[in-house]
Amino acid sequence: MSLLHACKVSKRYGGLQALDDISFEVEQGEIFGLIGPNGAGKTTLFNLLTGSERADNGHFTLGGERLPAGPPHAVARCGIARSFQNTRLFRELSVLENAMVAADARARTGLWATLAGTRAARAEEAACRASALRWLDYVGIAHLADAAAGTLSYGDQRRLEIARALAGQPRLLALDEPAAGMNATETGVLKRLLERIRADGVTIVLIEHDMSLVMAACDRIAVLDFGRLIAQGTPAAVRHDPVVIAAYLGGSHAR
Ligand SMILES: Nc1ncnc2c1ncn2[C@@H]1O[C@H](COP(=O)(O)OP(=O)(O)OP(=O)(O)O)[C@@H](O)[C@H]1O
Repeated sequence: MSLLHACKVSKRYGGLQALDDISFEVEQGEIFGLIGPNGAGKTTLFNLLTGSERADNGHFTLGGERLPAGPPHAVARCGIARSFQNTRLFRELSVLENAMVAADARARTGLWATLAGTRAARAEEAACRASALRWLDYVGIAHLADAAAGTLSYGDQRRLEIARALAGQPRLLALDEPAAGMNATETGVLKRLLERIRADGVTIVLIEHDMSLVMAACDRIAVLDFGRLIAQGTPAAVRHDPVVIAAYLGGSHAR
């Protein structure tokens, strides 16, 4: 069953067609890779999907319901969470506090109750702390709860970002280059984490340049080049597609 449907999505920046009439479907429970050379339009697609920018044409549906074009918190409420290419952590705050900020977005108590320190607010803070710790444990960094987020290794910062995204209890997790800057060991740990997240019922869309991770972790892959969808299919099919090979070899930006 398809969970996410991108329907004829286009985006232009001045004279540049960043995305041109893009349509694809992501099945419930898939790890779906979105690849392509630098500047192909991958992050733009995430920006449109998650409501931080608006498409010129087209739209997305999640579970058959049309997603709002924005703002991001309205899209998040529909069940989509995102991590960013450059982590957006509060570097001075502790790892636990970073996770609590995300878990707190789901809390119900109002600001005045929190400031007044009411019993309900205290109970909610305790629940929020416990929830944040559970997500840190889930991604394997609970032992770093008291460290300042800015002191974490790159791989651990990425895992904290994923914990923060999961705290919103999404149906679909959109990850923008989660393996960037990771060594092979960290990438292996990340792959197992992605598989666990999927096993727990969260569908994943993954932008990634690390082809060994993409090929090993993804069920299907869509390939963008200069804003167009040039191929989609299984990793084995995409890997041998001459159009894809030409796009990667032909661009001055191929990695
Ligand atoms: N706000 C913007 N204004 C103008 N051009 C933009 C803007 N955002 C992206 N672009 C351009 O749109 C194209 C697609 O960019 P995008 O960041 O989506 O590519 P990408 O596939 O994510 O690349 P990378 O792998 O390098 O992150 C690029 O040519 C980029 O320069």
